[in-house]
Amino acid sequence: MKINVIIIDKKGKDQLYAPLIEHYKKISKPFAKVEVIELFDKEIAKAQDISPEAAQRSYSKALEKYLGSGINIALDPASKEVDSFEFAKLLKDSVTVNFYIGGAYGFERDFLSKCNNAVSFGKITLSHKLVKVVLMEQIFRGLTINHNHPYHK
Ligand SMILES: C[S@@+](CC[C@H](N)C(=O)[O-])C[C@H]1O[C@@H](n2cnc3c(N)ncnc32)[C@H](O)[C@@H]1O
Repeated sequence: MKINVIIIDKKGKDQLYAPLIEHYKKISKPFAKVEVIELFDKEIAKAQDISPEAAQRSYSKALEKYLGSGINIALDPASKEVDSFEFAKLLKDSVTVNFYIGGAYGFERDFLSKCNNAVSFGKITLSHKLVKVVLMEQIFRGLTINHNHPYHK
């Protein structure tokens, strides 16, 4: 199984979160190959200086090329809240799952409508970097639930 975490963020390993990301990638390996894909370019930087709408459009443009294969799930605070067991079900029976984390201005409605699903980790707004860490832990938790591994107990 392949799981892609696709995020609007500058490339590069930050000291704070990178060790945790690597940790969850490593412990998930027996169940799935988890890859993090960071997307950021001059167009996004410029659009963020213009308006929230322009920023969202630039995120959609960068992210849409990944929608073609697999199941696509956006992380969106305003969408349906799921518990870890519901989240685990999203990973079941799929060869490829793509998760999307937006930039500072969130997603366009149009991008959300092109995804198979959109889920929330609660009503609070988390930074995209923190969402990435929480998502990595929930992916590992979900995989252990689906494989009846004791971690999730
Ligand atoms: C700084 S937040 C964007 C905030 C923006 N106002 C919005 O409503 O989406 C950046 C990204 O982190 C993710 N995110 C933040 N909080 C979240 C939550 N509680 N549940 C799910 N995703 C969240 C989303 O992918 C969001 O696009």
